[in-house]
Amino acid sequence: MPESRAVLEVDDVTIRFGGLTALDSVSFEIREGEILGLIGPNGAGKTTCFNVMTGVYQATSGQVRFDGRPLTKLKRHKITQLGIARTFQNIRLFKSMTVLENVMVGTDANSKVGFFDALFRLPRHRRTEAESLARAKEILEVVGIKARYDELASNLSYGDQRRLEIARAMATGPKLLCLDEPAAGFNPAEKQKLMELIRKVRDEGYTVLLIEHDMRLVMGVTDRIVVLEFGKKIAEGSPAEIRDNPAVIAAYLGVDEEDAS
Ligand SMILES: Nc1ncnc2c1ncn2[C@@H]1O[C@H](COP(=O)(O)OP(=O)(O)OP(=O)(O)O)[C@@H](O)[C@H]1O
Repeated sequence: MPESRAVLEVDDVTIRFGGLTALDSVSFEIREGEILGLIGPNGAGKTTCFNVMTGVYQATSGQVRFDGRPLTKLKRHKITQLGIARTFQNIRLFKSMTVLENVMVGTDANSKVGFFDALFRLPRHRRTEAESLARAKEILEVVGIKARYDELASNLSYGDQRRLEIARAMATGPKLLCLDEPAAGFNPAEKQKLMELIRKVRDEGYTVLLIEHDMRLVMGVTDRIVVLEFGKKIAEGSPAEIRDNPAVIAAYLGVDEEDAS
């Protein structure tokens, strides 16, 4: 099968915070339609990498390109408009809004309707509102919480709140969906369901970047994995290749590479 094109390219990116090099000449790409896992021990630089892709941090040197376009100096909302959406390690929902309203915030963020269309409720706005509503319900169906659309977000179980976060990110119509530790706090049964959901989301046509500590989940759901340690990329490959890679084993066990092999 031919390799699909790169949606996002991290090209020789270095990020320094004072004397600390959080990312050190890191390069990799995320290909259209794949689920890419980004893993590494605590402090390896995963979140920093995520933040540079979503406009929270600027690279000290190097470049991130999305659809061939440099993200350097773009504001976060601009990056969302370009098609990168993310969820957060700590859930950030509008707790006093309903489930459906939370998702509609995402579809509205992506709406092309202008201020005057909305103000005077011009036909274009009404049509778009109906489309947003239909799309929001479709997405809730995909993540499995459509029946609860009218509940307040705060009334959902922890697991369903995580699903809603994913739904809200999907609603912006992203070309790349970044999930930051979506399984945090999940029990094994919930993790299993999450794996199914991530696959389903990909099958809906999304490209997915997954940062996750749970190895079983990462190994079970990703197509490729990039491994960071102390800010450097130490390995890249299929789950099977990564599982058997001595440098990765050493990084996780905290022993020298020679000792691990
Ligand atoms: N804003 C910042 N200012 C200073 N240092 C930072 C900042 N953000 C991250 N770091 C440092 O950069 C390094 C990489 O951190 P990062 O959070 O990216 O790692 P991580 O792989 O996501 O870790 P974890 O798995 O624990 O979340 C760490 O040493 C961290 O302390």
